[in-house]
Amino acid sequence: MPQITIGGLSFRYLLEGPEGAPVVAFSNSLGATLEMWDALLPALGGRYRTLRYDTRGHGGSETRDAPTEIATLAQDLAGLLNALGLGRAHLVGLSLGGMTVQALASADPARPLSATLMATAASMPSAQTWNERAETVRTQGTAAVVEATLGRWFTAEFSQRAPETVQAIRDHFLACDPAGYAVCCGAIGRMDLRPALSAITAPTLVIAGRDDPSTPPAMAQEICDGIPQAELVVLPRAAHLLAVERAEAAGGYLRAFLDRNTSGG
Ligand SMILES: O=C(O)CC1=CCC(=O)O1
Repeated sequence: MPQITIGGLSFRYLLEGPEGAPVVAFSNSLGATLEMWDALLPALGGRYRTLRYDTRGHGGSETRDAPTEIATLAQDLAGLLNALGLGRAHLVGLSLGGMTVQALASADPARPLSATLMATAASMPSAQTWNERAETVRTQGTAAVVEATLGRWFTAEFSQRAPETVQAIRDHFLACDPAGYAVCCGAIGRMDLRPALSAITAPTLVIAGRDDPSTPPAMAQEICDGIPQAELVVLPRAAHLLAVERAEAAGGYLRAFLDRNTSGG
C-alpha cells in the first residue's frame, strides 16, 4: 500500500475510484485502520474517488510520541489532501476521525464539500479517564483494553453473527502502536471542539448509533445543535463502530447525502 510523507511523518493511504470524480476522504477511529471502511465503501457505488489513510500512530502511519492535539490530526488530513493534489473533498470520520473532521471543517471552512460525522463527539469526559487509558495501553499494550473496547464497538448480536469481521477489527486493534494509541487518547482528553462548531459552514450529516455507549446519541445531538447546517440520523441496532456493524445502512445515508451535496448529483 502507498506511503506518503506529511510533516516529516510517513502515512499509509489508499486512493481509489475514478480520476476526476468528487473526492471523499475517510478518517478512522481510535485503534482502527483504513480497513475499517471496507464494508461501507461499496455503498458509494463507484461514483466517488475515495481517500483512506491511517491516522498517525495507527496501522502503517508514524507518530511522534509527544503531546498532540486533534488540530494536529486535522492538519495531517489537510496535508494529505494537499500533497495528493486533491484540494476540496467530502470529509467523513468516525469517532476520533469525526473529531479530526470537525477540527478541519471549523479551522478551514472552505475545505470540506461536506462533512459526515459518525459516532463522534465534540468533547468527551474526562481528561483523567483518557490519561488512565493511555497509561494502561503504554504499560500493557492494546491487549489490555481490547475486550472492553470491542464490547463498546459492537452489539452482542453482531459479535455473534459476524465473528470474522470482529476478529479482523480485533487484529488491527491489537497491532496498533501503544504510543500511537496513547498519544491520541491524550488528544481526546484535552479536546473541546464545542466553541468551534459554529464555524462549520459545510452541509453536515451526523450519524449516531442508538446502542453506542462511547458516543451516545446525546453527543451527536450536541454537535448538531452547534453546527448551523447539520442533520442527525440515529441508527438502530448500532453500537460505536457503526460503519462496520451497519455498513449498508450508514453507507446508504452517506451516499444519499453525498449525492445531494455534489453538483450534478
Ligand atoms: O474507544 C472507544 O470506545 C471510544 C472512542 C473514542 C474515540 C474513538 O475513536 O473511539
